[in-house]
Amino acid sequence: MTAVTDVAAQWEATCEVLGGLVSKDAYQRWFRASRLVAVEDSKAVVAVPNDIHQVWIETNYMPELATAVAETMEGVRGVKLVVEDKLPEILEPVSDLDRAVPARSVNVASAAGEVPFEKRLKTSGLNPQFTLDNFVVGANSQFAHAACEAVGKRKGPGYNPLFIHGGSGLGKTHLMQAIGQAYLRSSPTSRVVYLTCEKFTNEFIDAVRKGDLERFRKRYRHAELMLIDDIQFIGGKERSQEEFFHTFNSLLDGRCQVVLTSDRPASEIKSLEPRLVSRFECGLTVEIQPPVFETRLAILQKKRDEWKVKVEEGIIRFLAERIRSNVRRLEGALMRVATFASLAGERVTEDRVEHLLRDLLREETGKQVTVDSIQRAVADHYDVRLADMTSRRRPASIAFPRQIAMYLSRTLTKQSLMEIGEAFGGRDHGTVIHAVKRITAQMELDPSTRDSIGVIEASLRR
Ligand SMILES: Nc1ncnc2c1ncn2[C@@H]1O[C@H](COP(=O)(O)OP(=O)(O)OP(=O)(O)O)[C@@H](O)[C@H]1O
Repeated sequence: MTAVTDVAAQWEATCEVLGGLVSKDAYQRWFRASRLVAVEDSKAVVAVPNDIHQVWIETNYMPELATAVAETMEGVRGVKLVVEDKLPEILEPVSDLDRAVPARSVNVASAAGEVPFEKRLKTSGLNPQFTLDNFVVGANSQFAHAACEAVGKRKGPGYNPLFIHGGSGLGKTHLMQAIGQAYLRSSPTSRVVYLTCEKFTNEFIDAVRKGDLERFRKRYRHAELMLIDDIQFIGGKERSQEEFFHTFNSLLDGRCQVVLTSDRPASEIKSLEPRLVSRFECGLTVEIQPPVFETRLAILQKKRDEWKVKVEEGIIRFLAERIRSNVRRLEGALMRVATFASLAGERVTEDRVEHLLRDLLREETGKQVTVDSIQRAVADHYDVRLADMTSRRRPASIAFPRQIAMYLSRTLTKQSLMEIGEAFGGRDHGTVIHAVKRITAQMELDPSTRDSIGVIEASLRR
């Protein structure tokens, strides 16, 4: 992650453009308290005050924000929103890991006495929100949770390495971070390091480039607990695997506990050296599976209480029934519904939720909606030629359906503004933004536009 040097000036320029794209009210309400913190993977990392801002901006203003960023920040494509409290320590390097002090020689008295626990968590790369206690255990995760508890609380035999695998959004990072936190609680002076595999490989490449491998090695070879997230990303990266193999051996030789997560079993990671596969499998492997209905319900109820949001029990059950594959999606759905309820001030019905979460719900059912299928469905509905979706013709009887198709492409697919413009006869992203705004406004004013869009969406899902 690169810290932007003159962030304030850069952000001011972006906000100036943004101010021209959204209403004054919207700007004041949603963007005034945001700030640019860094650029990561060609994306602007923008901090917002809380989850509500994050969800609201993501749902309603992402195209405008992305356009303002693209116009004012060279080489930056896209935006990542991060809630202030959850900001990783991007602007504050993990300074005390740089000192090559062997883990077991840390001065216990001074370290434990002087450094607050929160600070220790941060230095280790841990997020205080992920604890063993606030992880809802179900049959899908019972074994994984028990293993993590044993490692975190240092009970039982050393499961080394502990390898946790399972699908996306099922709680692997949560459990891994919870191990780190439990470990630090039981032994506050221990050297705990959490990092993603991507960070490991990037730092390794950087160290090779700068001829500074020694420092890199010292940084990671003296941990007592090493937590590496998303290890599957090391697949196919030969030199990083070589380095990781040595790091791994030296950590295990030095009796460091290693925990790894992956979205698949070690043996299924593509282009992973056999010696690493067997190293990863030589400890304990645990799997997290998707939760069943009762567990999904319990997770939602817990999140509702934690976030102190008001969502009726019937809607919670509706979400638990409909969103089955991914806990992150469950959380996102709950947050969206709660945000809507608090801002709209009206009772949230199942129909409302169905509309509000249509993208999420569609992903759950797995039906693929493409720009092409949208263009066909819209042309069919309005009885215009498919060729008119891409033509330059402008009579309202053609321009309006075309704008509806752009609006649906924006809301129902993951295509960028540019890709959508391109698919509509090489139009630019501004035309797509204009279409989205116009149709959104029209839907507010005109029930028949809303109905037509509902009918087209239903036809796309069949
Ligand atoms: N059983 C659970 N109880 C409470 N919260 C959970 C549970 N499972 C997942 N979550 C929450 O769901 C979100 C996603 O979890 P997490 O990031 O740990 O998933 P992951 O498996 O690491 O996903 P990925 O592979 O995409 O990185 C987090 O906010 C986490 O707190």
